[in-house]
Amino acid sequence: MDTRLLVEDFSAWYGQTQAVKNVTLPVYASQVTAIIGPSGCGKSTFIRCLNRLHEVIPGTRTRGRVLLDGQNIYDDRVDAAEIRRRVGMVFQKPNPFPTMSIFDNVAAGLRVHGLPPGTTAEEVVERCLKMVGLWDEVADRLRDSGVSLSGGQQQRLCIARALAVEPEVLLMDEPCSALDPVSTLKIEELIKGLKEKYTIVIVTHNMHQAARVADYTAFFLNGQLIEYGVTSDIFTNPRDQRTEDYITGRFG
Ligand SMILES: Nc1ncnc2c1ncn2[C@@H]1O[C@H](COP(=O)(O)OP(=O)(O)OP(=O)(O)O)[C@@H](O)[C@H]1O
Repeated sequence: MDTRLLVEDFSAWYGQTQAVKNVTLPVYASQVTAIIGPSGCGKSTFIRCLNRLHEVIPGTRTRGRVLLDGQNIYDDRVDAAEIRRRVGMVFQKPNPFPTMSIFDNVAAGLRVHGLPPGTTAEEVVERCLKMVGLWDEVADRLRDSGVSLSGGQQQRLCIARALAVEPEVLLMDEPCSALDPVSTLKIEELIKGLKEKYTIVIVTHNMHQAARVADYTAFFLNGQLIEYGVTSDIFTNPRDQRTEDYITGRFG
């Protein structure tokens, strides 16, 4: 299996607080990798390091390497904006640009990164809205505000926005935690469909969700990677007592 991202001995800090501790982890191409663990264990910090978003917070620092297709994204010569195009992100709370229409929300990144050669913004917007299963619901009101949609639709809009700039990797930080069960199921089905084309890393509080959508699962505790493996192994046959205690609900 191809390794899309390889995290090597990676640590991250907020001031003196070390939130990620010496993590080494592969992320395989066209697979879904879930990051699980109790609140405060460093899940969000970790995935924000995978597209250099951690460093936008003042006072933070990192150490270690993250190889994207073999290239260290933390090399001095690397353009962080280009990394954030190649490694897109979807957040916990749907965050469409509030003053923009549905169309402009999806097209927003194209203004920064440019249109793929030989395409129009209309084509890209339609293709991405179809990919997230939103086209039929919004085709006749593309000029309406993005925030006029339901929460679940807004989250799919944000995924379409991330896909418009043709990323290789999609990071999802608890993408369903603000959604109802039906919208959650739609996003989970979407994730399963998208993984053919994209590599997905999802942070989730919900172990059932990890079991449903992820091929690989990484369990974090206190900033450390405790255990990583094929999802079914992590849930049915964990090697570490702490993983077992967490997945059986003894803490967290
Ligand atoms: N902006 C920040 N400034 C200072 N410390 C922070 C900041 N964000 C997170 N931390 C600290 O870093 C550690 C890891 O937090 P992080 O948000 O990555 O954990 P998490 O596993 O994603 O938690 P949750 O599941 O509650 O979102 C915690 O100790 C947290 O208090």
